[in-house]
Order: sequence, then structure tokens, then C-alpha cells
Amino acid sequence: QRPPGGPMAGLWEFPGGKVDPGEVPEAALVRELREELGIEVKPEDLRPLTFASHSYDSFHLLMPLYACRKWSGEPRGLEGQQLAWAEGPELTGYDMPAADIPLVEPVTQALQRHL
Ligand SMILES: Nc1nc2c([nH]c(=O)n2[C@H]2C[C@H](O)[C@@H](COP(=O)(O)OP(=O)(O)OP(=O)(O)O)O2)c(=O)[nH]1
Repeated sequence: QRPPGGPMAGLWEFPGGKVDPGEVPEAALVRELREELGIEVKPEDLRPLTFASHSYDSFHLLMPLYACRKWSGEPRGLEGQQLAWAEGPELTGYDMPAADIPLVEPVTQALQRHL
């Protein structure tokens, strides 16, 4: 859950974050999962699933979404954030950033197909 006081506070998002200059996207996600959730993921265990392309008022977000079925460690909110483990149809019950709404259906389908 996004922290209070910042942009889109309180909305539920997929774990991740911005790619640093010169950083490969998969490396950025591995880093963010380590920093935010304390889990270790190998880049080869990230499978591209779909992407979001959404114009917010002040920027355009192009965000790749990956499936990850293998990790080590137990996810914890290392930055004080609330966590939720949501599978399939439960995902629709969370208030999400506008860019994420079109991702719910492909994620739900991928979970059903065990991708
Ligand atoms: N991680 C993540 N970010 C998302 C999702 N949906 C969505 O619109 N975003 C946006 C929010 C941010 O503008 C950007 C992610 O960057 P971030 O999480 O590193 O940045 P932030 O706004 O929390 O903080 P800052 O670095 O700009 O201060 O993408 C999502 O599902 N997951």
C-alpha cells in the first residue's frame, strides 16, 4: 500500500519502482523487491506478463509487469507499508492507481493458468 502523504497515498500497487539510469528493468525489480519486501529473486525467474501505458496529469507511465513464481525469504513491509497477498478475483477489491486497473484482468488470468 502506498504510504500516506505522498502521491496516490493509500492506493494498492504492485511491488516495484523506478528504474535507475543505466539499470536493466529486471535488475531494478530485483532491487526493489529486496529493498521493499526483503525477498531475493533471480532475474531469470521474472516472466514478462503485460504492461501498463497510462497518462497521469504530470507524466506518462510505461510500466512492465512481471510474474514471479520463485523467490526466497518471506515478504515483509520493510518500508513500513501494509502488504496484502491477493489472488485472482480478490484483486478487484483493492483501490489501485489508475494505471493498474487494466492490469487486473491479465494478472487474474495468468494466476488461473498458473503462469
Ligand atoms: N511500483 C509501482 N508503481 C506504480 C504502480 N502503478 C503506478 O501508477 N505506479 C507509479 C507510481 C510512481 O509514479 C511510479 C513508481 O515509482 P516509485 O514507487 O519508485 O516512486 P514513488 O512515487 O513512490 O516515489 P518517488 O521515487 O517518485 O519519490 O509508478 C504499481 O502498480 N507499482
